[in-house]
Amino acid sequence: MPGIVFPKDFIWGCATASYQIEGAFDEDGKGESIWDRFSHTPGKILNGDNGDVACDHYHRYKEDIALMKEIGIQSYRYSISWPRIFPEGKGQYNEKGLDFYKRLTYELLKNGIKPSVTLYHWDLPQKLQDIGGWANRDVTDYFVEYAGLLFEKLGDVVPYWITQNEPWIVAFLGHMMGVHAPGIKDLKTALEVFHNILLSHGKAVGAYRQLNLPGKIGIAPNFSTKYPASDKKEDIEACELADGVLNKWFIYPVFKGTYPEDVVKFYRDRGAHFDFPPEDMKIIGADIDFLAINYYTSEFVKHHPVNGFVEINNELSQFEKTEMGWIIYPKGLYDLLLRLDNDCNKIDIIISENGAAFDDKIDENGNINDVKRMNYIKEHLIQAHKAIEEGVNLKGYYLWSLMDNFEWSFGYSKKFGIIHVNRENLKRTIKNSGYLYRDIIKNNGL
Ligand SMILES: N=[N+]=NCCCCNC(=O)[C@@H]1[C@H]2[C@H](O)[C@@H](O)[C@H](O)[C@@H](CO)[C@@H]12
Repeated sequence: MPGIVFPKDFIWGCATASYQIEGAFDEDGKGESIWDRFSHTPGKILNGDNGDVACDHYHRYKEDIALMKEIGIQSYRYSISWPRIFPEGKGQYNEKGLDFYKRLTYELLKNGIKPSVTLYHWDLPQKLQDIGGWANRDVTDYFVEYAGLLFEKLGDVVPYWITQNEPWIVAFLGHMMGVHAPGIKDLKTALEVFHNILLSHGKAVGAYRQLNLPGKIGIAPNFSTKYPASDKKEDIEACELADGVLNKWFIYPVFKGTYPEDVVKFYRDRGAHFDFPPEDMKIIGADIDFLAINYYTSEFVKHHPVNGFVEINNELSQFEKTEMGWIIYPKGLYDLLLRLDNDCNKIDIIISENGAAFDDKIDENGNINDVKRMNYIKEHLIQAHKAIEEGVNLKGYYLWSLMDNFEWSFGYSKKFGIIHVNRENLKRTIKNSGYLYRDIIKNNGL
């Protein structure tokens, strides 16, 4: 592979999320989150796992930052647990909870690592769920109160802010499929949740702008590139619909001020009447400084007589798959980047999550030679670099994830880390993929 060199100011990072790594679920005044409630509900999480202890990052953050430094990570994307700051979701804030994130943030800065803070990565205060959660429009204002406190306390030292992580997953896995917290199964609720999360994002961006802070603010949707399973007209139309349901459903409101008509009709035909106040769309379309994208895989799509489309990756044996059952399709990242460059007015883009779960083996010397993950990382970076050469303003890459952690409904069974975490004693071990990433960062390329 000829030497691939990224732009000199390209940002090399790693990403995690509060509920997945922190533990200390009820320590120092933290309130209950919807993921505490969900994971404590029998039958929701594989093996009955929960985030009560997770990776104990709450107590081990200095050790973890030392490992980031050893790998040479330049920026660390972490999320703040809303119920650690506001145990009741609003009102009086918890000084001890805020203090943890101050200590974490200043320890990063002391080690020359740029903080990238995600305000919401799924752990809503349970007290807010008790009043309807994201389906309750008032929660968008409580989100602004929460965001505003963090902008005030950390805004002068945190250079990158991400308002919301994956609105689509929160809305549809949490409120239509019911496989994520809070476990609701209702399409209309899912659509209201998606809209209110975008509305909360736009309101928070507005609040951030008012404070004239030195940093940059964006949002982190999840995208998958969709490909028709054949060149039959019905499959091409089905693919267009699948792309609308996932990708256009985010791009249109945030960048075009409206929801995509074909998808609105798709939902109306399924009994979910969908319209929102036009003034919301102006708030949702607030100018952002960057688009953070989470990319893992792509889907092949064919026509379905009832549902309109069906994704058929499970039938495709020609692609290698990760432990999540997702096909490994690096070109999907390239195609996505070119598409977003075109659809989102050449906005600065960072890859805020990319990575893979594999069944890592520990050898007799305690080393983890996770070759599949190393190949996944290299192949996706090659595609990212190709996109940059095509003129895409790709500014950074955050690998998911720094360490093996709580993988939502799969518990600890799926491992995405470049650092292994022993579930018995929580000992950290850098995998070969972590050493590969160290070399990539050192060389600013492959
Ligand atoms: N079929 N299929 N499709 C792939 C769809 C991927 C959707 N899941 C994500 O993006 C989640 C994101 C989350 O931020 C993080 O908290 C999760 O740990 C990672 C890994 O799961 C990813």
